[in-house]
Amino acid sequence: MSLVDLAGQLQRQDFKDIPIIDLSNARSNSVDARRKVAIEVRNACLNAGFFFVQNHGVPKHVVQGGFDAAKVFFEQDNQVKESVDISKSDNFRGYMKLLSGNANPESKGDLHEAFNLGLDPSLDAAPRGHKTSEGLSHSDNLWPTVEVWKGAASFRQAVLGYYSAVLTLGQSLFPLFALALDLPEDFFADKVQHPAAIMRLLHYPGTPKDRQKEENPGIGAHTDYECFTILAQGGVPGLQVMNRKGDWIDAPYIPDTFVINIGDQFARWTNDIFVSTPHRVLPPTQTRYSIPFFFGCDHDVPLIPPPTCITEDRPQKYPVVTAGAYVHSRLSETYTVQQEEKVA
Ligand SMILES: O=C(O)CCC(=O)C(=O)O
Ligand SMILES: [Fe+2]
Repeated sequence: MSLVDLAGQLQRQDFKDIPIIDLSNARSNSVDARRKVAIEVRNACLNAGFFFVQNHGVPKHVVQGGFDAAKVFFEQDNQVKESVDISKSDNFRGYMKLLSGNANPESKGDLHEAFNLGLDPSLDAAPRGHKTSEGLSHSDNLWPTVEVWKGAASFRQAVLGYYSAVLTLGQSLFPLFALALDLPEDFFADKVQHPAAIMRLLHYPGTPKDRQKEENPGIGAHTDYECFTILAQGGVPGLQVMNRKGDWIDAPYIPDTFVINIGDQFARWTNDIFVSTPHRVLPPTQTRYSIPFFFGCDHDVPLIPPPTCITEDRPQKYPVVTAGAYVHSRLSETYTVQQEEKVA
């Protein structure tokens, strides 16, 4: 069956749970073994748009280091947090306080605080420079200094250690996505050298049930903007995924796994063969940490659907834009909504 026909079939089927995919064989020398993993990835990307990965190669202590760093950062007083406030960045980097974001524009503030960073110049062997006409581009991150916080250096080291390991995991998934799309395994290799990967440390304070309000979700229903998201849940579950009936399915906490979900950039790039599925987090009753890593391709890559994603019956749906311009416009929409709400 052709990829497009299979997509038609799987996109009509509902899902009740999220598949778990073992990535051990993604690193196998046997192409048949790699293909088997890619078939599981393909079924997940065409159906739920979500899957867990286990045996992903990111060491446990690196993940723990990321969560420990998040916990100590969010425990700091406002002076430390404000020293890296997002208002000091022209590129969505830095600290966002509680209720300052709305993943769903209908909400009145999401009940989480965040620290955002992008590909740090110190991790990029050949940085492509700062803002370009493509819109979103690379820039320095906002790091607290040791003058304001004596833990600043170890925070930075742990966060970058996590970022770098998850970046490598993200790059290693592209050959699987390529096989899943019936493309040569190296199809994406030259398109993910300087990825537009934004990572966020998220802290959802515990909120007793009787104080929860619908207009303040943990993170409101939304889809992600980039190719895919690699999410670590720090022990307390909370993520929910919408199935086709409109029911919310729990994405449980499964130790030593990441949740991967397709974002809008990949859906657009693949002519909606891959599905980008709405998800949310309700306010948890216990303190919750999570670390989403949004993996986009290089900013200057035009999102031209690969030939396997187009047929006579399924012509190209969207005009071609570059990846950077696309993500920048989506981020700007979200941020404009917030600014208008502040003024109102
Ligand atoms: O915290 C989570 O589990 C999900 C976060 C999320 O969906 C996002 O940041 O886009
Ligand atoms: Fe998300």
